Amino acid sequence: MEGKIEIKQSKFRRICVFCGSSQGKKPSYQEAATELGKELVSRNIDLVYGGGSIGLMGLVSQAVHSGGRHVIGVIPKTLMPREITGETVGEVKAVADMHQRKAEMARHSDAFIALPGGYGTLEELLEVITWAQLGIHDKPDYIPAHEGVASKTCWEVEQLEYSQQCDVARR
Ligand SMILES: C/C(=C\CNc1ncnc2c1ncn2[C@@H]1O[C@H](COP(=O)(O)O)[C@@H](O)[C@H]1O)CO
Repeated sequence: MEGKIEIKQSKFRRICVFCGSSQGKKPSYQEAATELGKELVSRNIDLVYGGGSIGLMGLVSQAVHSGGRHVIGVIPKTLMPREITGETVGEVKAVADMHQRKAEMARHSDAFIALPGGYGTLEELLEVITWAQLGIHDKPDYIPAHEGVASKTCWEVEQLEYSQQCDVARR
């Protein structure tokens, strides 16, 4: 119907996104970060992330915040000078250390998505996968393909809702 806005519904209320604290080597990574943020907005999903204003983290959080969804950034006090160099958006939760950061990010989220990143992203992702293996949580986690990630992100998020294949912890 003309003038009617389509709202895609999701079973997830809040998704934690792990991604790089740098912009990455390919422009497609930055495009994917912004596109994922917009996709979350279109599905009325709030964001949980590492709280920084830099790199892909900053781009995802800006896209979600600009789209009017809630953003929770969880960051250790000691990392603030390093990972917050500009404006943060949404709610910033200061925590004592990295362990508390990861626990809080997991506690506030219904699912996890990892975009391109470095060792930190990999560490965060592997931790939630291993927690799932151990039965500490049963929240799905998913890694969109790195190549072509920008064009595929919409489809990938949709798959996350329907397909167990996308739950890497159970592959
Ligand atoms: C220090 C501890 C564990 C090992 N390291 C990390 N654990 C969790 N998160 C981390 C770790 N190192 C960096 N990070 C964060 O990941 C984000 C992305 O970093 P990337 O390297 O650019 O991918 C960033 O916010 C880092 O702070 C104790 O448990």
